[in-house]
Amino acid sequence: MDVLWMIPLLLLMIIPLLMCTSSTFVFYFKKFFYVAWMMVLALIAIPLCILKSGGRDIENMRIIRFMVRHVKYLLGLRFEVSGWEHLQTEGPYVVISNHQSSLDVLGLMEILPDRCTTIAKKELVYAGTVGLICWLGGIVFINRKKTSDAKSVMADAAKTMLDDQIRLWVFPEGTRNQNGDLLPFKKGAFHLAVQAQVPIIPVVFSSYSNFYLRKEKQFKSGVIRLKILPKIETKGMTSDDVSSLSDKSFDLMRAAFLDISDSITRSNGPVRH
Ligand SMILES: CCCCCCCCCCCCCCCC(=O)SCCNC(=O)CCNC(=O)[C@H](O)C(C)(C)COP(=O)(O)OP(=O)(O)OC[C@H]1O[C@@H](n2cnc3c(N)ncnc32)[C@H](O)[C@@H]1OP(=O)(O)O
Ligand SMILES: CCCCCCCC/C=C\CCCCCCCC(=O)OC[C@@H](O)COP(=O)(O)O
Repeated sequence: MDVLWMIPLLLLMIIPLLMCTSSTFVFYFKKFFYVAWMMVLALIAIPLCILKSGGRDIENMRIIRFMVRHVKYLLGLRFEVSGWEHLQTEGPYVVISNHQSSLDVLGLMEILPDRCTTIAKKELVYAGTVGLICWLGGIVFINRKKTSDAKSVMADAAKTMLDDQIRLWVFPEGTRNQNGDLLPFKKGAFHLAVQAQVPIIPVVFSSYSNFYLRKEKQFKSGVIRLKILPKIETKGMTSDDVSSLSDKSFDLMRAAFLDISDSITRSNGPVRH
């Protein structure tokens, strides 16, 4: 029994020591802590959401947003947001942003407008308590391997957006990417906006390469710039305009990404390609 009590005590001494001496330990510790803490937060949020809304409801995103807001401090991250005024748009719209890591959830919750949920890969629904909280928050799950299924889910989503006055956040790169640039955009987000005839609001996260390096196993403290760009109207557009709309959005976001990342990385070495 006495020995058992010593274990947490020993851990309390060893963990800070390792945190000070090994950046690889910090990397794994922060990653593990992030996932574990989000799981715990989701576990707490589940009954709150069920009590408030009785089940799957976009209003649950308010609870989820509130619960996640402090996590940045625990990981030593800070957000610098610009362009808040562009989110002051009435009614439904599609938010599009670049996608570097699951850490993007922190930035998303930093600026998530009311009545806004996201589109996510269907595998996320199996992620334990996080999966359940995503479902309760009204997240729209798509099967990326079956384009026809994904298209029909998104066509339904376009209708729901208008019927229920909902905003949707889509990651048009379609996967996580940390190559120091944006991946070519998939078309779903743009079809969605055109079908619903709602504006697109592009949001850009600066490169994480000044604090989070997967290959080098580094996860330092850092600043993330979040730039909200002016909305792009889609009124009157048809599916024929989707490609040019996607290209235009890509060019605007890429320029903003290089701009805000450059001003961070200039003092921390170049963006990695
Ligand atoms: C309290 C504790 C909290 C805990 C914590 C909570 C966390 C709470 C936040 C969670 C946050 C999660 C974040 C998850 C983030 C991800 O899961 S990212 C991955 C999932 N998301 C996406 O993939 C979205 C982007 N992908 C797309 O939009 C893709 O277009 C689709 C719909 C999947 C289709 O993919 P695809 O077939 O590979 O790609 P694509 O080349 O775009 O399309 C092929 C053809 O179909 C056409 N097409 C595409 N879409 C359509 C459409 N909708 N209609 C008609 N035609 C279409 C295209 O135009 C194209 O035709 P052509 O132009 O070549 O003739
Ligand atoms: C039963 C246990 C399963 C454990 C799974 C752990 C789940 C993660 C838990 C906590 C992290 C909180 C944030 C969750 C939301 C992150 C969603 C995300 O970033 O999904 C990746 C997806 O965008 C693209 O996937 P790929 O890059 O194509 O792959």
